[in-house]
Amino acid sequence: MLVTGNDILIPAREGKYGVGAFNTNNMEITQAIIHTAERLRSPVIVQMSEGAVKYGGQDLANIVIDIATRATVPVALHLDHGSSYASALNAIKMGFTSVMIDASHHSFQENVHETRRVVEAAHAMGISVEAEIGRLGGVEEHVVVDEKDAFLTDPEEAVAFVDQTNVDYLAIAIGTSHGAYKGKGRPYIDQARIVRIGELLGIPLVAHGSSGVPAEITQRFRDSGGEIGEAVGIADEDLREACKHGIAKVNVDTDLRLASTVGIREILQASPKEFDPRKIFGPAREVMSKIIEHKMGVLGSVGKAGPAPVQVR
Ligand SMILES: O=C(CO)COP(=O)(O)O
Ligand SMILES: O=C[C@H](O)COP(=O)(O)O
Ligand SMILES: [Zn+2]
Ligand SMILES: [Zn+2]
Repeated sequence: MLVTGNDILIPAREGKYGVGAFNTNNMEITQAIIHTAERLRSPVIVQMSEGAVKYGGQDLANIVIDIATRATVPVALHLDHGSSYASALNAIKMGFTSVMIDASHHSFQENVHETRRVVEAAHAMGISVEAEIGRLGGVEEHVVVDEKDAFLTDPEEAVAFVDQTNVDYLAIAIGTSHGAYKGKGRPYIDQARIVRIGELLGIPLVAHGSSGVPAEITQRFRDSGGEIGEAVGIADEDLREACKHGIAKVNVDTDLRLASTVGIREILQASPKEFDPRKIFGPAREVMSKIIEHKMGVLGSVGKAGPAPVQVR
């Protein structure tokens, strides 16, 4: 069923588990996300970036909405990193049930101003809103506290931001970063900061940049002819811990990009005569499904959608 972000994230926050928010760009990615959620009885968020809106537009949004509507687990369609009021409202017009307004690179006051405008309009239409405060980007473990404070989310500022905007869920900078290169060794996650913000704020918190970049996948990427450097993601244990203290929405894009490319590379390499698209995109969908299944296990969302309804006809 298609629901709002709040419908999924408020129970997650209360139940101390995380829900994966996976980026989609085509039918196979969307199927991998929602069909895996259905199989594991997990709520899930499917998100489209502005790039995905440009690439797939209403066609892609309709694929998500259709599969979500027929699913028996809660699914939300979310705009990832909306950059303006117009972009957020356009997504709502397209049928999105959750939107992000990301004005985190502006001043605090401007971020408040932009977020508030979106919240007012979205709430009038029953749609929930995510905003962001702080600067995303990896942190080295040895960096002194003062330096961390410069870009990681300040707990007091987060409280003031939520008070002034009435936003539904908040993305915080805690050490995660976008992409396949999140640092050297195990990326440092500021768990104490999550705990503090989680104590001060009752709303669901959002972790961007949460791909795990599993070594098995990067190795298969290399083995099938791909080129990738010292790719590192967020450790499962760090995400599990974060979800106990308020992180309820966990954003994952890079892992599905890697998984789909690995699936395609392996089949093209193993079967040079193959040109049936179903035999090429199908295996990619399988590799993505395994990654999604693993992530849902780590976050603790498996089974949280309740038992499957009994089919009567
Ligand atoms: O935060 C993300 C989308 O908003 C995706 O993060 P990853 O690059 O770690 O997958
Ligand atoms: O956080 C950003 C997501 O990974 C989406 O990336 P994109 O804008 O290339 O679609
Ligand atoms: Zn951002
Ligand atoms: Zn992001």
